[in-house]
Amino acid sequence: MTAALETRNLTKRYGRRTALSDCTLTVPAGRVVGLVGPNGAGKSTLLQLACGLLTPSDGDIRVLGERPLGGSPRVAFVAQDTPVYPGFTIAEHLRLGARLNPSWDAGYAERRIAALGLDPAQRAGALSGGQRAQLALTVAAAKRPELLILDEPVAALDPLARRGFLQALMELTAESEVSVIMSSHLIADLERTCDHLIVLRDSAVTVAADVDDLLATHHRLTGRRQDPAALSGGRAVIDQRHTGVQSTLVVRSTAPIDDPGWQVDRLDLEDIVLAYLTEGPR
Ligand SMILES: Nc1ncnc2c1ncn2[C@@H]1O[C@H](COP(=O)(O)OP(=O)(O)OP(=O)(O)O)[C@@H](O)[C@H]1O
Repeated sequence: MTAALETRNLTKRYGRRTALSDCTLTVPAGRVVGLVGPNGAGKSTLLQLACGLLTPSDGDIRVLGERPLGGSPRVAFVAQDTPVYPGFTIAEHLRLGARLNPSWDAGYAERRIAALGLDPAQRAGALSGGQRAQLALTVAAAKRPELLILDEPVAALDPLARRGFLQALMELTAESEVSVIMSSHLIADLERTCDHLIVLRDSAVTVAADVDDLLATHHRLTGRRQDPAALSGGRAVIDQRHTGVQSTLVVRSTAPIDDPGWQVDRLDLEDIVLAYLTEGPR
């Protein structure tokens, strides 16, 4: 099956600043992918390269097997702050979508607007942040894209609006084959919504894996202070903290850890991401 996104040594420089460095990854099709990383890590740059809004400085990027082109009907993009046309009504947004997109699903768009309880005659400029995000998602989804790219779509929304948006996204992925790549700083949301995760740090890919694999293979180990080098082979120490008497490690291991010297606890996705973002001895 063709990958939704494939990059080889992808690099993007803005002048002397490197926003993305030597990035190699494969995102399988049909997944809902979360993209996380600190401010400035290169998330928006990667997403804009995937949409064809930017061109690589070096390396290669393929989206659905092709070099990305701005305006491809196979890809829909919702940029940060979910932009809409403030002077246009909701109905005008849908008419514009129909005019611009050969695969426009008018029935879907109208059903969603009705289900959201929105008045088609209302101007987009008068919508709340949550309603605007829902309109942007409706327009993107009604294109019936093969890949939907969302750049921090819920960042400005209150918890209720965020839940509504993510619910709509989950319904969309349940009823269609669309692949999704979504950046967010809200890892708990990604844990509920995504089945694959990419962590960017310092312009590079630190981790790219299925969420189930990440949850199954990462553990917190707590025990008396000791050198993590004493851990048996096949275990990677992602993060370590030490007090005078105690060591706490985040470890990646495919084999079970049954060493009685360690208390072993499960980690949630946020713990795992934070370990990769702060990785290094302390
Ligand atoms: N148009 C630009 N010109 C110059 N530098 C840029 C430009 N766009 C981004 N950068 C720089 O590239 C780096 C990566 O930026 P990018 O917006 O991709 O990060 P991000 O992970 O999306 O950050 P955030 O979480 O804050 O949205 C940053 O150092 C940023 O300052």
